[in-house]
Amino acid sequence: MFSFFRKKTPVPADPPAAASPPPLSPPAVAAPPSPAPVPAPVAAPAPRASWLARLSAGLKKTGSSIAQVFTGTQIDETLYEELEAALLMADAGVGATRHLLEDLRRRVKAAKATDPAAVKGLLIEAITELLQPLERPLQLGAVEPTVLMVAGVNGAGKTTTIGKLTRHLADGGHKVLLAAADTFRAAAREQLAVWADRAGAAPQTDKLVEIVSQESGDPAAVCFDAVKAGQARGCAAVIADTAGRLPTQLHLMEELKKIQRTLGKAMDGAPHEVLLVIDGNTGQNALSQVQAFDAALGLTGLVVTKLDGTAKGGVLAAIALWARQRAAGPVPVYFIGVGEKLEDLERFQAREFAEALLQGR
Ligand SMILES: Nc1nc2c(ncn2[C@@H]2O[C@H](COP(=O)(O)OP(=O)(O)OP(=O)(O)O)[C@@H](O)[C@H]2O)c(=O)[nH]1
Repeated sequence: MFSFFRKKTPVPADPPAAASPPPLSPPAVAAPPSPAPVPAPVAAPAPRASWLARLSAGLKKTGSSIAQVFTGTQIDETLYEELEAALLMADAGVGATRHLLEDLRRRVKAAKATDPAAVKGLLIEAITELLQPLERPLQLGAVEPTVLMVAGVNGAGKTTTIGKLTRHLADGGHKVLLAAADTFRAAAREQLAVWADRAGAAPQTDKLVEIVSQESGDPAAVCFDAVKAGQARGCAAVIADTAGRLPTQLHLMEELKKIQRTLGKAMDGAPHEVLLVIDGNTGQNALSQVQAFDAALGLTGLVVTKLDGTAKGGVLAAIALWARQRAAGPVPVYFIGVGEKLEDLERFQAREFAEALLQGR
């Protein structure tokens, strides 16, 4: 089994944009032998600090209004009212906002907190506890190839995320086969090929990334071929990039289900991961997407993109509250995307996210 860990060295990637913040320490892939339990992810101190700074900067738009609430000197009803408004503005949703406020009042009482700064610390605890069940690393390699199917609405960041994941896998020496299952849009196939090239661009990752695509035709057939090719070529992972679609486009959702079934026919147990990529900017809409895609496919994980510069980072709290009642248990957020470059993908960690969320001022 292998799971995604932080890398010790930065990935040689695209040239950074002129005004972009310092690069994150990206997640990396390690390969602890099965069946030993996968050790807890280890963080190298220096890269962690820069990553946190980056996440904080990214979530500043969300955090500033929440952090603002704690600049006063008193803990009174006004503080709670302002906090309620700030959480709703951050798209935490009515349910999660109510949950957090009730939890916070309990904590304030128990801790006998007397100043707003202490309340802010308690809110970080409350958010961390709510988000904790979403924190679980993506583990691959129990079977070879591990087949991942990636879905989401148009423009959510599927292809970009696949490019980032592929780079991390290839950097770890794992062979990856990409299935371009958007057979109708030539640009989508080309985009995936560009990411595949970039992901395999470093000398040590050369030839580790291949792509199966087909002009027009049946996306399920492309996926079937990709799994068979992945098996024949000894790939560690096969990743199917599906075309963007809205959950209301029922025929396209049926197509997605067919892809899922076909992957299962190509290999027992496949797809081993069904990932939904959601755009963090879409706020409450992202929750509706998670619910709808989950009902259709039974999701095994989420990737939340574009958390750099969003005012709606609170939606993770709404997803966490929903996940509590999910019959199959909470669906983990494996990664968060905080930029457009290959290294801008991080493993989701509840406490860090909660802290970053409240750091904005
Ligand atoms: N700022 C930012 N932009 C991102 C992130 N992830 C993806 N993007 C950008 O979002 C846009 C859409 O990304 P794609 O990867 O093409 O999205 P997609 O879901 O594959 O799109 P379709 O195939 O059209 O459905 C691109 O401009 C990406 O660069 C992120 O974490 N942060």
